[in-house]
This record gives sequence, structure tokens and C-alpha cells, in this order.
Amino acid sequence: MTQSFDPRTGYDENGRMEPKAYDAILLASFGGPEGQDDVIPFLRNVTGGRGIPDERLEEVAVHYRKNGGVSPINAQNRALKAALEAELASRGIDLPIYWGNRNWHPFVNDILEQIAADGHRKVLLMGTGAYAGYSACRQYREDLGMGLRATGLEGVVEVDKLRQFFDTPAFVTPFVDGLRTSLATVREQLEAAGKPEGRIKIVFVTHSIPMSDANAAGPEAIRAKLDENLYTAQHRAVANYILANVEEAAGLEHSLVYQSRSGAPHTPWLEPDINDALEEDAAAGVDGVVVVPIGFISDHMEVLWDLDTEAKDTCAELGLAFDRVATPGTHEAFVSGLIDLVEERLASKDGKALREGRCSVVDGGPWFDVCRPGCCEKAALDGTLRPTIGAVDSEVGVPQA
Ligand SMILES: CC1=C(CCC(=O)O)c2cc3nc(cc4[nH]c(cc5[nH]c(cc1n2)c(C)c5CCC(=O)O)c(CCC(=O)O)c4C)C(CCC(=O)O)=C3C
Ligand SMILES: [Fe+2]
Repeated sequence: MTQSFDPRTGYDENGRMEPKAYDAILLASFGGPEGQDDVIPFLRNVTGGRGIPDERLEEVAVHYRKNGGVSPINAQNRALKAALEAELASRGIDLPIYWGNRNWHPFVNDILEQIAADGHRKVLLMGTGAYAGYSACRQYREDLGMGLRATGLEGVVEVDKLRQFFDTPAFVTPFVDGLRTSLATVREQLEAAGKPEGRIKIVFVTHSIPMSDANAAGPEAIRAKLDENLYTAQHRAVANYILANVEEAAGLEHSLVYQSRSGAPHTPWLEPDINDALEEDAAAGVDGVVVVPIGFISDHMEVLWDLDTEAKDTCAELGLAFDRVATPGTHEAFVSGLIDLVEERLASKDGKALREGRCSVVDGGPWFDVCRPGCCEKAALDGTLRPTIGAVDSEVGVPQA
């Protein structure tokens, strides 16, 4: 394939960015509290100005309080960072990884300053969201856009973004492995309960988002061709890939449902909620479920509380056997696959990428390195658009031509 990168911008008409000699990776995530005193300030950062009712804030605080005020997410990101560093080292790639968060220490802005102070100028952002959409993709681009402004590093430090990775072997392989294991576990539970022939349903679940966000996900040219929103379509494609690659799943019924809805009750979000869906499944004669959390990369609070506590309790009440598939975490395929994605973008001495092409195994991929204007757009409360990096129309993060 011939490649024509615009010499002024460094990307081509397909949203692919030319390989560059990056000198640092920034692993950017959500962040979470590290103790009881952090919980409320953290939740205020998360919901800042978005009108999440106070009762809901207190409700969510309980999930963290019961866990000592600690979210598991920070430890998981530290573990992922260490595993990525080891993988880079094993490939002889000398590239430091920094870790910064949207909602809690270490904050992205502080880390940007450290990156600059350490002398790095070309940064590749690796966000922990796998799919298109405001929360999973554009908000990370805004974090960096606003961060470069706030720190005065605009035009000094260049930040590009690694593409969303829902379609990659890195992301889907751990779920394929996990579904095999969990199907066997639920089958054993049913045997122990005297129902060896019991009906098992595979329940794929992801974070619900407001319908308005779902409908704005992705570039207009792609949205126009779909008969459902792109966020849902990408999840369906991932679910289909996993099903097609697990022989034991052949012939089993399956669904795609949502978790962790928040916001005002009258605002429409993606449905059905997993707990409502489980009730219907039980009423329809299902005996056991395997829950596959394809919306997340690690077993953080949304997984431990909304799935392993609430959805599991729902199943116990309904008499359904239950097992939850592990998230990618530090699965070897996830770690090495993410570094493959880095290699697709990293220029060697001759200017070519360390790895040719763009690896993709799921329908709808590979996603863009550089987003189109209007992709996942969402205005701030004052009606203006926030600065972003990683887009054709970015004002910050790209070198000034
Ligand atoms: C798509 C998506 C991902 C996946 C992509 C990614 O991974 O980035 C994600 C991840 C996460 N969401 C998380 C936690 C929360 N999300 C909230 C609120 C919201 N999430 C949303 C969407 C998403 N969220 C939305 C549209 C809202 C409401 C509007 C808003 O306020 O923006 C709230 C507020 C309180 C509430 O639940 O009402 C909390 C506490 C944690 C940390 C868990 C831990 O601490 O271990 C993680 C990884
Ligand atoms: Fe969330």
C-alpha cells in the first residue's frame, strides 16, 4: 500500500499518522482514590459540573468506602505500566513510560510537566479506553489538549494518540481465553446443582453511556452507514469475534447489555441494564450466565461492584449460576499486543515504522490514529468545544507548520 502523509500535518487521508521517533509514552487512565479521605474529592473531580445528583455521589462513595476508600484501578495501572516496560525492554526498545490520570493523582498535567522537565518532546498517548466515544476516547484527547494549555507546554511538547484498540488481538484474546474458562466453571456449577443440561447464556456487558454520547460516537461518514450507534456496533463486533473463536460457545444464546448507568433519571442512556436483563433471562428459563465485561481493560471498581457484587447478587436471588470473565489486566497477549501497536507508530532510524501495517481482527477496525473533525464531539457546559490533541482539527499537540 502506498502511503501519502501530508508533510505539514504528518497524517494521510485515512487518518493514519506517519511513524515518528517518539521519546516517551504516556499511559493515561481514569484514576481512583487511594484512601477514605480521597473518595469525595475524587468523585467531585469525576462529576465536576455534570449534574450527577448528590444521592448518587453518596451511593458511589459507598462502593469505595467498603473497599477501604481504595480503588483497585491505580494498582492495576501500575502493574500494566510495569508489564509494558518489561515488554519494551525485552524487545530492546528504549522508551520511558509515564502514567497520569484524569481524576486523581498522579494527574496528567503534573506528569506532562515532568515529561517536559525530563527533556522529552514527542509523546505517544496510550489511553485505557478501547472503544470510540466521548468518555473512552475524546475525553482523553481533551485532557491532553487542556493539559498542554494549562501547563504552557503547547508548541513545546508534541502529543499524538495511539488508536483505540477494541479491534486488536491485544484486547480480544484475553476475553477468548476467559470465556472458555468461565463456560467450564458455570457448567460445573450447574452439574453440582443437578442441572448438567442447564441452559447457559453468554452476557456481554459494557459501560452504559448517554444516548446523546452514543449517537455522537465516531466520525459522521461512518455513523451514516450504520443502523445503530457506533459505540454499540463496536461492542457487538467484539462480542461476535469472541463467540466465533470459542468453540464451546457454539449454539449458546448471548446478549449485549449495559452497566453502571449514572446521571439524571430522565436522561436516556443505553439499555437494558444488566440486572433487568438477568431477571428476564431467568424468567425465560436460563439456568446460568457467563458475564463477559468487554467494556473495560481491568478489574476496577465498576467491575468489582457492579458485576461481582450487584449482578452476582441478582443471579443468586434469581437462582442463576454465575461466573465473570477476567478483564485483560496484564494478560501476556494484551501487554505484548499493546507494544505491537506502539511499534506500528514508532520510527526506526530509516524513518519506517518498526512494524508494518495496522493489525486488526474485528469488524470496524483498524481505528484512526488521527480523528476527523466532529468525532465524538461534546461541548462543555458553556457551549464551547475544549481543545484536543489527536485530531485533524486539533489546535494543540501538533507541530505548528
Ligand atoms: C465509557 C466509560 C468508561 C470506559 C472507558 C475508560 O476506561 O476510560 C468508564 C470508565 C470508568 N468509570 C469509572 C468510574 C466512574 N465513572 C463515572 C461516570 C461515568 N462514566 C461514564 C463512562 C465511562 N466510564 C459516563 C458516561 C459517566 C457519567 C458522566 C461523567 O460523569 O463523566 C463515575 C461517576 C459516578 C457515577 O457512577 O455516577 C465514576 C465513579 C472508572 C474507575 C473505576 C474505579 O475507580 O476503579 C472507570 C475506569
Ligand atoms: Fe465511568
